[in-house]
Amino acid sequence: MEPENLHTVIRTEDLSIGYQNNKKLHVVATDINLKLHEGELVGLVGANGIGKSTLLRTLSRVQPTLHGKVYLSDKELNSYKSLELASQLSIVLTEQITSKNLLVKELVALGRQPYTNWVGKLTEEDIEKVEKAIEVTHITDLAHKRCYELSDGQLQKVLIARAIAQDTPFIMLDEPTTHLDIYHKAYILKLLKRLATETKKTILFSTHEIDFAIQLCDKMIVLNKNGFEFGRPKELIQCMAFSSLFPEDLILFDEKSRRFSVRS
Ligand SMILES: Nc1ncnc2c1ncn2[C@@H]1O[C@H](COP(=O)(O)OP(=O)(O)OP(=O)(O)O)[C@@H](O)[C@H]1O
Repeated sequence: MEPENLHTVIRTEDLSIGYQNNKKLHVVATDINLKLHEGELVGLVGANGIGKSTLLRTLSRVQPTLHGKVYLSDKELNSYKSLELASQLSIVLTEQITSKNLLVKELVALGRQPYTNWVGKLTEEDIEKVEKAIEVTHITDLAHKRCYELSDGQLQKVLIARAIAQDTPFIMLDEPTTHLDIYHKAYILKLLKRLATETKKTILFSTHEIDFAIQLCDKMIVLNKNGFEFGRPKELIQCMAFSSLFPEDLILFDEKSRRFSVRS
């Protein structure tokens, strides 16, 4: 049971996601009914090609819904003006950025765009938020490098810093830890957890790090061929949601250790 006073940040109603290309319809998933609350860290997992990025792109209005509705803070997502939307949600996608000539500090500062005036002048508060985002993502030593000089993992941390600087109530990240070493995977996920708890942000991220997500997330969305399961990790383990994620010929989910292991 959810405490009744928890604010619902994003809600979907009979949502269908997918693509319409040259009049051809490719439905990725249907009947998605979800409710995410303030302060929740939510992990989105599922096999390759199942629809994680498609769901994140749809929830952030990067691509249109096929059917159904998305509500952000009780207002329909489609009714937001761009700038207003950018002050409510931020998204870190996996695709390459176009502004690689920028200094790291400048790219992080772009997160403040929804709040700056038309000349883009940063206020003291903006500068403070940019510096704080740089500090908490451990990229202080990169701040004066150009983005094209960064490794994939470094760039990933910079893009996360930009989303933190944007300081929106809802943050979505598509595979934020892919290029990171195991220490920084754990560091970034714990940082997201802390952000959600301490600042009451709702953070939804897709990941293949199922073990880490089970340990850290308040809730998880498990996408599979038959639809999706949504709940607390403990509940999802009980209803065997992870065991049915992959064919069992190679890997098995062990409920006790809450991990996948290679079948011997
Ligand atoms: N632009 C597109 N047009 C048509 N189909 C697409 C497009 N982009 C992705 N798809 C298809 O939609 C389905 C879901 O893809 P999506 O990228 O959402 O999966 P994913 O769960 O994020 O996968 P991964 O774990 O491999 O990143 C796949 O079948 C994919 O081929």
